Amino acid sequence: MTDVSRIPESPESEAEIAFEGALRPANLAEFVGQAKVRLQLELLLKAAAMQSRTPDHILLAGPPGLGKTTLALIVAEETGQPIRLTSGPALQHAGDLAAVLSSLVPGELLFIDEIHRMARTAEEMLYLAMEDFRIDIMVGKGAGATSVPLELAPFTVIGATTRAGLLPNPLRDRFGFTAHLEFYEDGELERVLARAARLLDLRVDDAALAEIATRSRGTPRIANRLLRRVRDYALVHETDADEQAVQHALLVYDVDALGLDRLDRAVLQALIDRFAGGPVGVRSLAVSVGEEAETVESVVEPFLVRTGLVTRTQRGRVATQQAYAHLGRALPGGAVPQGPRLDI
Ligand SMILES: Nc1ncnc2c1ncn2[C@@H]1O[C@H](COP(=O)(O)OP(=O)(O)OP(=O)(O)O)[C@@H](O)[C@H]1O
Ligand SMILES: [Mg+2]
Repeated sequence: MTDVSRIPESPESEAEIAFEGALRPANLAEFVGQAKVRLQLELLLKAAAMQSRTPDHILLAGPPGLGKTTLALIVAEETGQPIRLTSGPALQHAGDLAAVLSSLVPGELLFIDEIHRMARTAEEMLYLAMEDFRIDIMVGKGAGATSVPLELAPFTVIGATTRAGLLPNPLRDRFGFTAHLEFYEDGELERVLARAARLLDLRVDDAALAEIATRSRGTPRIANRLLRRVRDYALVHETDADEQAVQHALLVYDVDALGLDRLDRAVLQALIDRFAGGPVGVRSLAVSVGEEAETVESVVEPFLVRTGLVTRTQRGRVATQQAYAHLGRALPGGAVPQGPRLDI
């Protein structure tokens, strides 16, 4: 079941892609937040440049919209190397990967988005290629088939995944560096938004930026999208893009005070109302809201855990007191939860 009112996590229309492209920071200095990852990447790239070699393979892991694709493009910019873009779902046969690998120029970067969704046979070819810059190509068919080794130009794989846990160990081990992207702090999102507003030539006051930031699920992509919705609202209602406009606009789009959208709230409601607060497995939760387990696991759950509304236990997911308070529900046993009710 697709909820059409949900603000999409991934760019869907041409306009969205163009919008994201226009706001993407082009170099490490413009990339907001993720200080640790920035520092680690800087070191890695500088050391490689000093030794005139290709940088180690890089794995970018983290929930959607935190900047994985952006960072891959920044690595290309910073190293001055060409970058080839592909994705796990596009590599369903070893032959697909062989075609890409054999056409790389020396030093080229190979960005594999959703790398956890590659076919097993392609994955195996990739390990060898990453380690030895060599693949074996099968020539001929049946009993007469022979494998012919093919030397590859040195290259750097940049893998991106929302589900690092799904990568087989041998593949994960081939990456010299794994960047774990974290959700952004509100102050960082305010900087992302201020930059976007400047690029979009939009006047938004600081209070409005702060309000959008707290409702952006710690995610720059969502911050930028909400900014666009606020801009629309201000345009149509002929008002300033101020704090009040933000509150009204986000009410229209079902984004609550903590930044939870309809799917987040549906999952939380199911956990509390149907599973008595848990513990419950993430798959059962996904089924009960009619969503794919992968979406609940990689998109919804990390955010609910980060906000302190859900905890992970060995027996499953459990709603916290704060979750009961947020949805205005009585705790099991009838106690009234502590804390303010935060939704508007
Ligand atoms: N650190 C950042 N500073 C400024 N803007 C950012 C940052 N990270 C992401 N963005 C903005 O958010 C948008 C989405 O980022 P990006 O496409 O890199 O996410 P992603 O991690 O690749 O997501 P997905 O998993 O869906 O592919 C970018 O277009 C960019 O405008
Ligand atoms: Mg991406």
